[in-house]
Parts: sequence; C-alpha cells; structure tokens
Amino acid sequence: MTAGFQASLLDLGEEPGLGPLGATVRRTHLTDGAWLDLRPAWLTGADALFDRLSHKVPWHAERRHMYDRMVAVPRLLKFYEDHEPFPDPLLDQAMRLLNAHYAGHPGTPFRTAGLCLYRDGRDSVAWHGDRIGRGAVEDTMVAILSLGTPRPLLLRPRGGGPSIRHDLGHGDLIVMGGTCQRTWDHSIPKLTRPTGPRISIQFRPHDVR
Ligand SMILES: O=C(O)CCC(=O)C(=O)O
Ligand SMILES: [Fe+2]
Repeated sequence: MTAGFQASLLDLGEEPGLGPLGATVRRTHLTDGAWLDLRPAWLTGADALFDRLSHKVPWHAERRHMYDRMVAVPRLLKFYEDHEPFPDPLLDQAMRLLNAHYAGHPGTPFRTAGLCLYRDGRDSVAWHGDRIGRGAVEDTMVAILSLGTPRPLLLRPRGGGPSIRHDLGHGDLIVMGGTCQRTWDHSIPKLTRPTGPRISIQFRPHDVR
C-alpha cells in the first residue's frame, strides 16, 4: 500500500494529520455478509505518532494459557477501555472521525483502543476472530490504523477456503465489518526476513475484544 517505514524515517518533523474518509474509503465485500473497507495513507506524518506511542504507551508482555501450558503472547500490548484516556490526542481524533463516518452502522460507535507493538517479524497474531463479547453473535466493526513496518494481514473464511492478503502500511486504515468477526478469521503471520517494528491501533465498540 504505502512506502516502507524505513524510507519515511526522515519525516519525524512532520506533524501527523488524518485525511478525510468519505469517498476515499474503498469497500470490498467478502462472503457471508463480511466486508472490508480500506483507506490507504489515512494518516500522514505517521512517524511522529509512531515515535510518541512507542515511548508513551505502557507496553507490557502477556502470557496466556494454551493447551496445557503458559506461553508468551508474541507482541507487546496495551488495551484502553472506554473510560481510560487515550495516550495521544490523535487517537481521540481518529475515533471521532471514524464514528462520524460510520454513524448508524451496526457495531458502532467505536469506544476502545487496543494497541499492539510487533517488535520484529517474530511477533505475530495467530488465526482468530474478535469474538470475545458481542462479536461472537452480532455484526460488529473493528477499525485498524497501522503504523511502522508494513505487515500482511491475512483473512480466511471460517468455513474453509483460500485466504486473502492485505499489506498494511504506515498510516493505512482497514475496517472489518458486517459478519467479518464471526464468519472470517484474521492473522498477522510471522516473517522470517528482517522486519522492523509495527504498531497496530484497533478501535472497537464497547464489549468487543
Ligand atoms: O495487528 C493487527 O492489526 C491485528 C491485531 C488483531 O487482530 C487483534 O488484536 O485482535
Ligand atoms: Fe483481531
């Protein structure tokens, strides 16, 4: 989608700014009532936001129970509940713009911000849908603003079938909507080539994880 992260490192002085949504958002309909909206380069001057978030967010590692043992979650995390102040005013602005653009859609308004830091290509998210809470039974929406090194996001129908791939670049927006969390799974696969860091900001409605 957009240029690589390293190439833009010279832009640190540029103030981050969000573009319009409106007609710049391109929708792709998937099967079973799932859809994706893409808005490449929604955020310009994204280096400065990457830099601020990497320093300001209290990133932490988590361990989760898997099969019969505890394993390290392969990324750093911080989840902002809807009553918690976001770590940067740009996240408040992004959520306001998203809520204005998607007003009235099932699964809105967006209320929380989940942040992930992928330190390198070994960090990843395994196949899953955001089905904790309402996402398991109702249409919902998850909007992701991607910063830093581009990483592929893969999606595949839960019922089986080929996966599709979207490369999420520095400042790109992708929105999963309709039945996407129930009928499709998504993942950020590990990469073996040298890969710089990426921050993912996921806006979700209340009671969806
Ligand atoms: O890194 C991303 O953009 C996706 C993260 C994700 O799917 C999740 O945290 O549920
Ligand atoms: Fe997810």
